[in-house]
Amino acid sequence: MLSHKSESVKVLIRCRPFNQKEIINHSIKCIDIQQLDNKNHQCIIKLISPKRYRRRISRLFRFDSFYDENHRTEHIFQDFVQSLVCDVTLNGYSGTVFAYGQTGSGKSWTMTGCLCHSENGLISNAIEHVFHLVHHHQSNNEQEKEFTIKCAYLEIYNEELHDLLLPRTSLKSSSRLELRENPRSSGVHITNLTWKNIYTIEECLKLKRLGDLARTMGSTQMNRDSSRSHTMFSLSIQYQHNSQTKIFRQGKLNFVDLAGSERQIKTGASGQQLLESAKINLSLSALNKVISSLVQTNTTHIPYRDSKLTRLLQDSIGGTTKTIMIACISPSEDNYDETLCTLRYASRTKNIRNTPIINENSSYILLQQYAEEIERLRAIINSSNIHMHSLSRSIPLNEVKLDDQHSIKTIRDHQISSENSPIIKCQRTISCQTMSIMTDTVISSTQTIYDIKDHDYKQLVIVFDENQHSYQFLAWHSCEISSEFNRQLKILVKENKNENSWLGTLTTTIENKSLIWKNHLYHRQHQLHLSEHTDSIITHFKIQETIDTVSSLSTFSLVLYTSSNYIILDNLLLSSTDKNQPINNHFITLKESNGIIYYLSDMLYSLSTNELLVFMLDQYHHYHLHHIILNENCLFENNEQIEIEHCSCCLNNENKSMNNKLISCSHHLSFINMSCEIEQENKIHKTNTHFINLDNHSIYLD
Ligand SMILES: Nc1ncnc2c1ncn2[C@@H]1O[C@H](COP(=O)(O)OP(=O)(O)OP(=O)(O)O)[C@@H](O)[C@H]1O
Repeated sequence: MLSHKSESVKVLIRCRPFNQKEIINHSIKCIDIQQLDNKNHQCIIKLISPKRYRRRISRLFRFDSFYDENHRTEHIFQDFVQSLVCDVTLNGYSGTVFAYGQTGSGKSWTMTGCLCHSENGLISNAIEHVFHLVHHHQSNNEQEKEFTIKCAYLEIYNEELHDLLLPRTSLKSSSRLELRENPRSSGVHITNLTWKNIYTIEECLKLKRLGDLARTMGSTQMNRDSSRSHTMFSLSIQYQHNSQTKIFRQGKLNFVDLAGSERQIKTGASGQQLLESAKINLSLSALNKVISSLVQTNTTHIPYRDSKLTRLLQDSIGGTTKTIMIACISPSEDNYDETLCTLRYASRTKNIRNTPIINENSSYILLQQYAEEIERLRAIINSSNIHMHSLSRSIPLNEVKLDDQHSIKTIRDHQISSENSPIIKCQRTISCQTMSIMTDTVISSTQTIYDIKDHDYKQLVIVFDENQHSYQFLAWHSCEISSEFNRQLKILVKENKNENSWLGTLTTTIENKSLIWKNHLYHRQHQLHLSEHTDSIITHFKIQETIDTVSSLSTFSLVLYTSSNYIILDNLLLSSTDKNQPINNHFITLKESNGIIYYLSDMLYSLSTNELLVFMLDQYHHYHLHHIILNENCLFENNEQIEIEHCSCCLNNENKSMNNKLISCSHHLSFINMSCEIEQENKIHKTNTHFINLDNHSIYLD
């Protein structure tokens, strides 16, 4: 680490325009600019107490700059933030920009901007500039330089830290983060915080928007969209020069949008909001104490540990970070007290001196990287434990433990809980086969196969690896397991692409370790005895169609693949005129086309049609299972088109068959958009749009 000279925290004042209420009330302006020295970024502003006060006082404050309603956020960015972004991206400094001010004074407006007013916030300006700088460097023949850009987003809500880039679940506790002291720096370390690698501006903005959606907001009398938490959006830019010198730098840029200080009387807070408000004010007063202690020359103890906020900002205030404070104020006399308070706060902050350092080639950074890597690997090991656990309970067919009630239940329970979606490690999985499954009890000897009721429908998914060496796992979807299940399992078989009819039943038996293939159309039965030998493990099956060129008749065979061989069972004739279509299933495979992001997704509708089971294959060859509940909300985004490898799907609704065809699909990191045409009685009835956010396990239906 190279040490640098100390410098004071830069403090800018931003005064928002009068709001509607203030205009109606003919509010009087209490703030005025006294002197502005653009060259040295120095300004003096005057605050005048309102008439209603017995003594009218004018107070003068000196800051680095002042922005009023005539300025846009872009001006702040160009004057101050742009050079900070440059220092962080190219020189390895850490930088923090934080917005402070009373509720409704324009902090979020400054940080995040407002799409409806085409006002970009500082964060999006900074993201664009980081990418601009990186591209500029890379295109300037500096191939040896390698940049890695990551982002993270968190909030402090009621004195708890939450990861805003984690899937949103009903339980806030699942995203809770811990702060740890960093023994080698003046900052803190946040364990398990999600750092997402980002490759494009759009990707990063999308993650920011996702985080914004997850942020805790509320409506108060002072602000319709009031932030009820403090947030920190961070960008990490790692830079490596692969020449002989092997320079490594890591810059970090934080944007902190503080929740507004607020008075209960003005905001009208009660109940939960009052509690939130108390926590907000408590952490802001802890920040105030830290600032006061830092500027008092005789203080040795700085009370950083008094709140999560002060611990988080420890390195930004009095530490090794280049820091800019944007104090947001209202122009109106009505808010005079709050404005005075903010200006005093800001004025004190201006006296704080930080000692920015370049984070370069330091053993600490390397150690930190190793620590992060260890944490990542630990997470993988943990998830593989789950996988081992689940797999150890999903058993090859020849061992006839398929009907082990406990094992099936274990997998089913995992599936049903969207919060605890299992990650099933499935090396080189390339495809999936779907079948429909029925327990022995459902099909009695007197029932015909078409008597099966909708609610009896079950699905079985078999995943196998590309070399067909092993049976990966069995997954059940919305399956009620009967007690008879222990004895026998029957699997109704149907070809994926052909929804015409059931082809037959596969039955496993415990007693004689056999597999029976029964063709329902011709009442033929084949019995295959499975040996104990592992070679006989059935990896998957396929229905093979052969067309006789002379008679134009299709014949179908059932091909059972084992780990070393395959067995073709007798030809079957499939009736194409069969109108009885008991239940349809569907099978969708989505495959990313440009080779950067690797997701393979298979989706299965449940019977209730408001649930989806999504299978994803990520770049680490982890197979993810997500149980998704559809909700009423509608959100649709246009993303890049991706290749659709295979798709055909059907829904069964009151015994009427509907073909649901996927007509377009796009994919962007964690989103899948699908448009579906529903075909009924040979007519296309409506187009459905599904927006699936894979990270958040949620789906929006149009
Ligand atoms: N510079 C500005 N120009 C125009 N309108 C502004 C500006 N700043 C704020 N506003 C208006 O004030 C409203 C409140 O701003 P904002 O939500 O950013 O406040 P905040 O300080 O983040 O409040 P809270 O602490 O309650 O979250 C905005 O919805 C917007 O209408």
